[in-house]
Amino acid sequence: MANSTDFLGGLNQASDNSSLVLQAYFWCQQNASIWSILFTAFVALCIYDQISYIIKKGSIVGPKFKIWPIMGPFLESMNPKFEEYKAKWASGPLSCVSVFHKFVVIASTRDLARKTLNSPMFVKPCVVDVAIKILRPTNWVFMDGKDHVDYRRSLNPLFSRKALSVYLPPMAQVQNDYLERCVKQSEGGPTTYMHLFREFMCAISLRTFCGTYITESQVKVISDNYFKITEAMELVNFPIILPFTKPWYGKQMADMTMEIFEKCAQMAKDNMAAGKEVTCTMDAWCKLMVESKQREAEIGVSAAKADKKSYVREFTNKEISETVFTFLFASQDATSSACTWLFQIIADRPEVMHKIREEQLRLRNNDCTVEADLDLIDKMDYTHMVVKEALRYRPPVTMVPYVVKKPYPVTPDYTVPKGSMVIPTLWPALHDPEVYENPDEFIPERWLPGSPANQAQSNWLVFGTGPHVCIGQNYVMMNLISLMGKACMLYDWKHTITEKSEDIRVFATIFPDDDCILQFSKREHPEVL
Ligand code: HEM
Repeated sequence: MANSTDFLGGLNQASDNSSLVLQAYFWCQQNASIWSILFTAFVALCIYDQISYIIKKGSIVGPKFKIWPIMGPFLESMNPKFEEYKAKWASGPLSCVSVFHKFVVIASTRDLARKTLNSPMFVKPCVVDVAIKILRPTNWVFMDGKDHVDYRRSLNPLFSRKALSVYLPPMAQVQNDYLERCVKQSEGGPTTYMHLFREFMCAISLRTFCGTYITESQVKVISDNYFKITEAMELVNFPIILPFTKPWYGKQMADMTMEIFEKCAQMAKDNMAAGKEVTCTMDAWCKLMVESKQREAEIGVSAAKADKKSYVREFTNKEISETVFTFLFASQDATSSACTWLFQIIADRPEVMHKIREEQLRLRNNDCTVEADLDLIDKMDYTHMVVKEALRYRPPVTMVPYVVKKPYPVTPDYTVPKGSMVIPTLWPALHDPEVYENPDEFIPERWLPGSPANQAQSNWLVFGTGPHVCIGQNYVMMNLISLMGKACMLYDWKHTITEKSEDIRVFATIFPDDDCILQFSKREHPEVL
């Protein structure tokens, strides 16, 4: 500023014309100082960001400093490549990356992944920022500790064996309809099936969760448009919901779906109050509420509440709709991924298809019209091994992001700082060569009773572990085993192998990069092997 005052003094006798020059100079001086302040602030921020990164990184594997100031490898994470993830997992048991203000630690070994999933004192599940707006802050998935345990206790019976046996017949009906649609879609020759499989799995979930309270046209709208919700929740997305952006479309879809679910919840409540039969998840939930109310009347409120195992409090329609929406959300991408890989893997291995067919016919005494019940599904040992191996070989969920609540001593030498993200990684445990010989080969027989794979329970992380372990895992197995058994018995399908078929595309979960090109036909004599 001293310089500019001297300069102004020298210009006191300047003409009118030259006062314009003076104004321009003064403008530049002022703005230059704004720019220099901004520049200095930016440099200070970059230095702070680099130092903070280096301190947080400590001894673990990761870039020595952030090559791109502040934003880090943001652009790479916009379009994540599976091979890059694999390289990261292989780089060390603990590795790190920092994108904008987020410091992320990746736990890649089986034991570190398990430890993290079992450390609710230090970590809790985390979702992308926009998810809180889409799933709503009141949603149970954002609960932690005792609140979460108590809420989940009410939900566990919805996936009991008794409940699953109720869900099976409507599920079989949707499977039958969509397998016919698979044949229809093939009329013009081989096409991609990934999208149809996503719709298929969505329709199964909606029927299972909402029964016939949800109409055909509502099922169609939701399953046709569900991908908008997945897109809105991509790892890297704009955290503010601006009109016509992916999060905006996702939120519209989510709100519309939850509105439908709220109405379904009321219908389920009415039916259960009227003593009707349980037909779907919402019914099962409302029935538990009715029974708890009845017990309250019989033995008193506090005595009824004391029986924590069976007591279920009154849930509002909004709570039911938000919770059932999380079931759809948790199930949709993962089950679609599993279904797509299963159809591809089985088509590429005719001997596997043949063995499933043989088992299905044998268990039904060659009567293809028999619909499977739970007892029959329990006997499908080979089909079970195929599904289990597909989930190991191509685990739909490869990483589960958690956030650190308080400094988390993940190893004796390294503590993950509070506020960081820590990501237990499931793929390496499921491809551990010490447990699964030739881990990159698809070998259903590795799951024979007593085998090393079967004994290594702690490697089986497909559904996570600990307090947040997947609530729907038995339901998933029931769906996939019954579906693949029936598909092999009644249909033929061929896979058009392309150079991208085995490449993995990351879209929330994992899919074949060519979207799985298949051609279906109906078997004319399904009773013949
Ligand atoms: C192949 C299909 C599926 C896979 C691979 C899968 C996998 C997972 C994984 C890895 C987790 C995180 C566990 C953890 O943090 O330890 C999870 C959580 C969850 N899953 Fe699944 N899942 C599948 C299908 C389903 C289905 C069909 C449903 C619902 C019917 C469901 C409902 C949930 C819920 C509600 C949670 C959160 C539980 C909690 O926070 O307490 N999932 N799942």
